[in-house]
Order: sequence, then structure tokens, then C-alpha cells
Amino acid sequence: MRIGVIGGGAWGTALAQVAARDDAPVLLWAREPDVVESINGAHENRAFLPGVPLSASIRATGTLADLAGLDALLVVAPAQHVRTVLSEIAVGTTPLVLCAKGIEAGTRLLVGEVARSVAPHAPIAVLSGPTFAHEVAAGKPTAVTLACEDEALRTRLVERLGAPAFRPYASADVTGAEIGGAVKNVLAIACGVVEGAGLGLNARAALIARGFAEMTRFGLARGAQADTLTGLSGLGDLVLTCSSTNSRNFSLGVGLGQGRSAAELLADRKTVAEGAFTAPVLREAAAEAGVDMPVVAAVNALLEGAPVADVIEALLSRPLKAEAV
Ligand SMILES: NC(=O)c1ccc[n+]([C@@H]2O[C@H](COP(=O)([O-])OP(=O)(O)OC[C@H]3O[C@@H](n4cnc5c(N)ncnc54)[C@H](O)[C@@H]3O)[C@@H](O)[C@H]2O)c1
Ligand SMILES: O=P(O)(O)OC[C@H](O)CO
Repeated sequence: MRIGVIGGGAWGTALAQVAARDDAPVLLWAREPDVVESINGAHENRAFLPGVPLSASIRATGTLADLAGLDALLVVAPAQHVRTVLSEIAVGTTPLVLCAKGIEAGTRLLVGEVARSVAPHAPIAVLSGPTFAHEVAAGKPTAVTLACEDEALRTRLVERLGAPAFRPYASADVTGAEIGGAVKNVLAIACGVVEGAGLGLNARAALIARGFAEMTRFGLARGAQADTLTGLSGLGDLVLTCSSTNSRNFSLGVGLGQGRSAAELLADRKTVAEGAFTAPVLREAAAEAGVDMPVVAAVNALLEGAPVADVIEALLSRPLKAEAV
């Protein structure tokens, strides 16, 4: 299976490295000419994954059309740009493996739904889970959910991408795999705020648990299976992203919790904190589905400039209620 990767950020590069196991050729499209040059010339992505020696079998291109005709494409552009990049390539019936985590602004579509609308004849799969790119690229043990409704394709992808230190767990629940990754980014911002505001570890654990209840309510309303939400792409990724400043979303939250503004924190940013883009559209999608998501609402308030103390007080003064989802 000849693999192409759309997106030369940290995650696209790390996944190219996974796919290049045993010197298998991998073609990666990057938007930035310096990334193409750095990968082809120095076997390193100095801009987005510095310090990681890449396989010589990874070749980069700045021309999306070069990826046409490969056997599967890993789509690793940020969620808000997936529609544009897929519109610029003749996908046809080539399987698409969606690896971005988010919901498209305006349409409220999950990335897989965006892909279906742009490339209606392409089989869809989703790869998602607790995966810091630099750890995957360094060969540290990692497990992900690989979701695809087509059992034969799912098996081929698991076999092609799987390795002792990169373990894809198969699932047929594409929607569930996507919702975990999209929602956890917003909840990670909230956990970062707890850290930045010095609210303590009890508060962070409570936020992870109550945030997971929000993810579950929203996921079930959108057709996800409960098992997927408690798996790697849901709870697994929530725990990872809510625990470490290696997460861009958690770090953004730390800054907000320290009283800095979202505008200041997001200005001139080269890397993506998807939660900042997903938060407003998730709030809309939750309202549309009739799902209560108070932590998501709080993150939106902070991104819109509400004072940290006010937002925390509003959350803490909600009426006490039963714990059940
Ligand atoms: N980095 C990780 O550890 C990690 C892990 C799992 C999933 N992801 C997800 O992968 C996706 C990509 O993130 P990343 O970490 O690889 O990116 P990154 O933050 O390392 O780099 C930013 C990327 O955005 C691209 N970009 C910026 N503007 C663009 C535009 N107008 N059109 C197309 N592309 C544009 C850049 O070319 C670059 O590839 C995100 O959805 C992210 O949530 C990241
Ligand atoms: O750095 P973050 O917050 O985008 O998280 C990266 C991955 O999604 C973790 O699984």
C-alpha cells in the first residue's frame, strides 16, 4: 500500500515516519517550501519536528497533485483547512485516513464528514488517539484507534501502519473516533486554565471527569458508540492532553488561566491549537443537539475575553445535581 501524507506539520511528519517503516516509500505534501527542502535535503522537518532524523524513504513535495494515484492518503492538515486541501487533489476512490482533530467552522461537520462532502467516492477511515507527535517519531510505544466501516480496508490499514511500538486498535465507529479527538482539545484548554490559575490537582481531576461526561453526552447525541468514547480516541486522548504542557491546547489554557488574552496567545502562532477553533463551533453543535456542555461554554467565555475569576465562579455556582451522564 503506497502511502501519501497531506500535511507537513509535526503529526503529518511523525505519521510519515511510521508509514516509512522498512524503507517503504512515502510521499508527503507540505505547504511550506522550506519544509519540503528540509525533508528532502536534510531528512529532518526543522520547522515542525526539529531534531528527529527522518527515514530517507520519505520524499516531500509542494505539489498536491503529485499524491494522486497512491493507494491511501493520510489527511493531516489542520481541521479548518481539510476542505481546501482535499479540493485541490483528484481523490477519486483513494481511501482517506483522517488524522486531524476538530469540527469545521460554519458547517459544524466533523473532518470525516467534510471529506465525504468533498470526495464522495473515497472510503473514509479515522486515525485518532493519545499521540504526541515527537513521542511517535521517537518510536515510543503508542496506541491509537483506527476506525473504518469497511472491514477489509480497516484490516489492510491496521496491517500497513501497525508496528510493535505503534498499535492501531480497530473500530467501525468513525464518528465516535472523531468526536473524542475534537472535544478533548477544548477540554484540554480548560484543564490548562486550572493549572494556570493554580486551582489544584483535585480540580483538574474533576474537570477531566465532568468534561468526559460532556464528551459522552455530545458523542451519544451525534451517534458515537459509548465504547469508542471510553477508548483510546476518547478518554485516552483526554487524559493525555489534559496532563501535560507538551499539549498546545493545555498550554494555551495555562496562559488563559494566568490572565493572558487569547488574542495575545494565538498571535503569530506557527503551530496549531485546534481547541481554540473547535470551541465556538462545538458550542453551536451542542446547542443544536440540545446537549449541555458547561465546561465548553466556560472555555468559549475565556477565549472571548471573560475574566478567569468570573468564569470559575460561574462554573462553581452551578446547581448541584446527580452525577450520571
Ligand atoms: N502534533 C501532534 O502531536 C498531533 C497529534 C495528533 C493529532 N494532531 C492533529 O493533526 C493536525 C495537524 O497538526 P500538526 O500538529 O501536524 O500541525 P503543526 O502545528 O505541527 O503545524 C501546523 C500545520 O498547519 C499547516 N497549515 C497552516 N495553514 C494552513 C493552510 N492555510 N492550509 C493548509 N495547511 C495549513 C502547516 O502547513 C502545518 O503543517 C491537527 O488537527 C492536530 O490536532 C496533532
Ligand atoms: O498538542 P495538542 O494539544 O494538539 O495535542 C496533540 C495530540 O492531539 C495529542 O493526542
